[in-house]
Amino acid sequence: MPELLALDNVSAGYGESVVLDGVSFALQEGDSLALLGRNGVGKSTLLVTLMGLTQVHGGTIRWCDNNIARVPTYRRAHAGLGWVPQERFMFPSLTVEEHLTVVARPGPWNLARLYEVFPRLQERRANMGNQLSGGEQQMLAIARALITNPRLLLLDEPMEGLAPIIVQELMRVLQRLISHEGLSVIVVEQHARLALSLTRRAIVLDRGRIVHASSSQSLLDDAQTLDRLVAVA
Ligand SMILES: Nc1ncnc2c1ncn2[C@@H]1O[C@H](COP(=O)(O)OP(=O)(O)OP(=O)(O)O)[C@@H](O)[C@H]1O
Repeated sequence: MPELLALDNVSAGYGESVVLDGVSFALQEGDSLALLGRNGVGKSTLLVTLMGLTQVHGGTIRWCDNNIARVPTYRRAHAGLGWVPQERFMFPSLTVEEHLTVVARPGPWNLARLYEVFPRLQERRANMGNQLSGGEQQMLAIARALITNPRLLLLDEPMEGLAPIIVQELMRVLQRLISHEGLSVIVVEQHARLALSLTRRAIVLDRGRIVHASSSQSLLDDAQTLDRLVAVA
């Protein structure tokens, strides 16, 4: 299968400071990757680097065989990179439905299909962005990325700050998207076991470098290594 995304020796950061140091990995269409590591090791920086929001100091980022290391963010989004940022960024003056319709692009993900996956969003379709619970905001953030019909979805800490029952609900949805719908994803998550149970492969970062790469299942099965690498609470 052709590679969707391939990073080769990527170094990137903010201005002169280098956060990612020689990062290389590849992802095929339909594949799913957990991106793990302790706080501050560069996980979010890797996602924003894929979106073109950092300074790339070296290396190549190939997307569908084109080097996009210098391509602006809006063109990456048009080329099929969908990003769900940690901050969610809801607009208080837009309804749920408007959040979705203003960014919709043609493809298999449309309003009807998203409402079927996220019935809560259909119930809240007329609510404003600031009238939603944290879980509803996260669902809307994911739906808003999906309705752009991305080829790869980047999820930055989707479970952060959510009540356990909402985490369960979101896990069921993500499981469906990844396992049954074959969505390609990279999931950054502090709750390492949740991310590993969703994905096929895993990489662990430490101080901007990849220190572990394996199947998600083998890391799940090796509690000692997992705890050493990510210090799971
Ligand atoms: N906008 C920014 N400008 C300058 N430095 C930043 C910026 N964002 C992050 N950093 C720095 O980059 C390093 C990596 O941060 P990053 O947020 O990528 O880590 P992370 O692994 O996602 O951690 P967390 O789980 O805490 O979000 C940290 O030292 C952080 O202070």
